[in-house]
Amino acid sequence: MAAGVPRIDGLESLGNPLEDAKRAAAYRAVDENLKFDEHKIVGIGSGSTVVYVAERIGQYLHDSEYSELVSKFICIPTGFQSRNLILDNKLQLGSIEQYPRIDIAFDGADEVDEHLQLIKGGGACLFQEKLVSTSAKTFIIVADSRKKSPQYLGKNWRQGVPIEIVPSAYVRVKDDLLEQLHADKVDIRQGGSAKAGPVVTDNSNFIIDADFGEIKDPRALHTDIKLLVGVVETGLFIDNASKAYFGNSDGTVELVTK
Ligand SMILES: O=C[C@H](O)[C@H](O)[C@H](O)COP(=O)(O)O
Repeated sequence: MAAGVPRIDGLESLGNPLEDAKRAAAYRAVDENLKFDEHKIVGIGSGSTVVYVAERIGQYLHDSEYSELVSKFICIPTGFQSRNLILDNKLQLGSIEQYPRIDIAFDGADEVDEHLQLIKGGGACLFQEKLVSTSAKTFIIVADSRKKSPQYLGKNWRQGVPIEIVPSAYVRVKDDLLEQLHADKVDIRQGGSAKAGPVVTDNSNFIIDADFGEIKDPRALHTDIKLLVGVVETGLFIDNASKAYFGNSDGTVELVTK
């Protein structure tokens, strides 16, 4: 390990077991997958786990051995929060329009099954996340171990599949999800105490959370939802991730590969 980059095995606890787990997964994922002389365009996802991915890459920026290469990395965000993570860690920001081919992308997930199919969008960032992750040659998931599904998607993540929709279509999509696709429950995501009315995404759309119980065939469900008029994208990420790092609070990490 280069001087200036903290060793993973010597890290002090953050005083919060869940944060320790997220950091362990993210740091391991960066250390084992980011190839400094090969990867130039790096996707940075959204959520609370990927914060530690940006932090780790930022640590390499301050190390003399890697500094020059890392300062040339172009980081592609998946939304407003992600953009700020890139800037806060003094990394170089680029856009997907400028760099539509990404070498490697890192992101969190809400649930991951054994085939590395994912539910994402718990933080309402799914459309840009899917744009970035499907534009990446390699897509790596970082998560704490709660995100690992015992079998089918929908088992641990009970909030429903996040679906980004065009606002004017919300009644129609809601009806179609219930009547045509037999969702058990469909909610327009609300801002809660932070905002009266629905959550508005970084793309000025709404999010629907549609509960289908345990999802035995995520690809088929994704396709069916995607065909509804008004749907922009679903939070089912199919055959996209190649590795998932699941962190535990003791600093150990489980790696699942395809
Ligand atoms: O919309 C949000 C994203 O899909 C996040 O990557 C996902 O919700 C996981 O977030 P976290 O790392 O905070 O659990």
